[in-house]
Amino acid sequence: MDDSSDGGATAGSTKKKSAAAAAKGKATGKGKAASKAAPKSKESSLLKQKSPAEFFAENKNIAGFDNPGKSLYTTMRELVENALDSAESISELPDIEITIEEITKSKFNTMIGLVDRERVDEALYDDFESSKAREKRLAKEARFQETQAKNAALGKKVKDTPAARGKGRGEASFFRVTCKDNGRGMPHEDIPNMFGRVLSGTKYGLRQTRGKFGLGAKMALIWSKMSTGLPIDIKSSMKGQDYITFCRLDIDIHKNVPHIHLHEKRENNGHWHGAEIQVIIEGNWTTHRSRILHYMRQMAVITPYAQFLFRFLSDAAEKNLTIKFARRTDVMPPVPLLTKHHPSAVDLLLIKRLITDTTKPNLLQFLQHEFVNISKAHADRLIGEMGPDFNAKTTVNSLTSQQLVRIHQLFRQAKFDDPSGNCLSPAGEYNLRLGIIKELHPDLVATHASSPQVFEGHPFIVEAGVSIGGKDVKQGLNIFRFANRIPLLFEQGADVITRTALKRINWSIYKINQQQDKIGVFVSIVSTKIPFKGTGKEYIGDDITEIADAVKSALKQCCVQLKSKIVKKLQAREQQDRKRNLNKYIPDVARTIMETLGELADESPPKRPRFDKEDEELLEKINSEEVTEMTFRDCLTQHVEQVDYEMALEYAMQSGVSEEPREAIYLNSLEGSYKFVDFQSPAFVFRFIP
Ligand SMILES: Nc1ncnc2c1ncn2[C@@H]1O[C@H](COP(=O)(O)OP(=O)(O)OP(=O)(O)O)[C@@H](O)[C@H]1O
Repeated sequence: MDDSSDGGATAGSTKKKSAAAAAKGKATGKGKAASKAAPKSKESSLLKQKSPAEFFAENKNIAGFDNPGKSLYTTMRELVENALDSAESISELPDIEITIEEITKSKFNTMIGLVDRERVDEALYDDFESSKAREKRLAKEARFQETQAKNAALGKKVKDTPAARGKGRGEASFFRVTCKDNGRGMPHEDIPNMFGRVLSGTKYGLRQTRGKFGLGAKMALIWSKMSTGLPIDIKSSMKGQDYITFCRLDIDIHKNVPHIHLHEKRENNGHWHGAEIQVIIEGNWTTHRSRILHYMRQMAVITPYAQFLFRFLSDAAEKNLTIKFARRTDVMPPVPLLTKHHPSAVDLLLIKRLITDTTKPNLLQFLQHEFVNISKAHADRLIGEMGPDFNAKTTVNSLTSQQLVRIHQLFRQAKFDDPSGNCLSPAGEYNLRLGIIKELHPDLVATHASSPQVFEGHPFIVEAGVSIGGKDVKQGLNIFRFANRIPLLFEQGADVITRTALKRINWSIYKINQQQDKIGVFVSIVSTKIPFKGTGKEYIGDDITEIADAVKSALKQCCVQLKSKIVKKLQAREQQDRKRNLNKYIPDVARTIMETLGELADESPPKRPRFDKEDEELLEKINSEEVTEMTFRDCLTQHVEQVDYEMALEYAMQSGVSEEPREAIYLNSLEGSYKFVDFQSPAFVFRFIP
């Protein structure tokens, strides 16, 4: 249709065009002359529409599908996040299996019924290598291997062999990505739209969820359609259903509707509930392997109550990988609650939509029940303030556009209490701390959870953790970002958390060396609306003062806690150093005293006593060897001990008994087995066996 209107500027579109030209003429006041202008009328025929599916297919980078490697990563994370949302929505401890299976080109060709074909004209291909270039490359590889062998023999680090790269795009790699969960499952009838219609989902309400846009799963399908042409497979059953839905579909990009290949019910003998989604896409494991594994590791940190089984399967056995991220706790954060809009956060359109959807007939009830923080008395006062055209009994459907503007204006200017934030479900300091200890094994860790705060009428909570030292932690800042309990791995530089940690915290005043210490910075933000930049959910911009301030304050709180621990450690070390230094000088000092006193004792006794009685006695004892160099050594050692003990005592008195060393301990359960209970701390584990 678009094409025909492009080319055929005559019959069918003439009416439309002249109407448009007339409208334009009216608007600009140029009348007839303008409507005659040929180029303008041609311009209007260029008008086209695009379906949301087409738009996202053409701009897939804004949804995190920039290239094959990133698309593999994003597909996997979209499926995992849906799986977690689903299990948590029914308060089920998530049990999630993710498999990425590499499919060789010939296997892929067999799958789609394409016969493999040998290359005939080699020089036609982008990765063609002349014999001279091949010789050069092989020589280089041999040299590299020689160096590696030498390094290995010397016990030095051995690098991976660099992958031989063609100069062009090279051969595509295909992967089957499967994600299986034990969640809510999906209603049979809704599945085609959930996966085959862009911008459709169940998470548009005002609730803290990982998903929000109704886009992720569809983008995986669009990418599969673009790169392999294959449909998506969905298997799902809801709790108590005696059947499992099997659905295979792809998407009609132009119409933005599902194109169903199979949609049927099969028996559910095992009472299974959950979903299993499978999609075959082009990807790049080599470039995005570490990102995928990082994502899984960080997801395990922020979701210690979930169990993840991650598998990478390939025909090359040495590439195969199975990682189990075991459940570390059975304590799940509370299910986030659906909340209502805050009056300060609604616009005109939203007010109109709420009026269309409401079951409340009059203005008073509408205000009282469709918004948070408007009580009956408050609603009455607001209506009074709106003017004589409004009263409590005004039916909402009769409100004119002007009246809606009045309501909107009042909402913007009136004072409302902030939303309470009890609809949110933060990870919890316990889970955050547990995750940090489990992953980094730090020497010190401090955590802090902010009280709920507000940004544009949406409540948010910031939780932060700062750790010092640990395993596999590089020197400097190691930043871990989470939003609605999703790890954020890309666009680190522009993110509010990174910028705050790098620019707004003066680490040195907390006795933390930003360059040399191994610092772990963890920040998790939850909200009913995370202001992500873009639909790829990769970072939160640094332009929202409320969030930037809350992140800074939470990190500072952690630093304050750490400072007191660091100062204590430093004092203890200084004390040890002082004692060691004093002890080091004892032999020299004892010898010198002994020599001096020995010389005095050797002198013939003077006629008049030079010393008092005590000193004379000492000299006598030196002469009789009752006091020796060893005596001085012993006395000095005892004195150093005594001074050290007194100082330690004084310090303990000053800091008070409550400041005595304390360690946080954690209660963990062992997955699947409840025969005993572990109390864990970084220093020890107590196991209770009933
Ligand atoms: N594993 C699953 N279990 C249950 N429901 C699912 C699952 N995967 C997807 N869904 C349903 O399909 C809908 C669409 O998913 P999709 O990933 O496209 O968007 P979303 O998760 O709502 O938002 P976003 O684009 O921000 O991820 C979801 O809202 C959810 O209702």
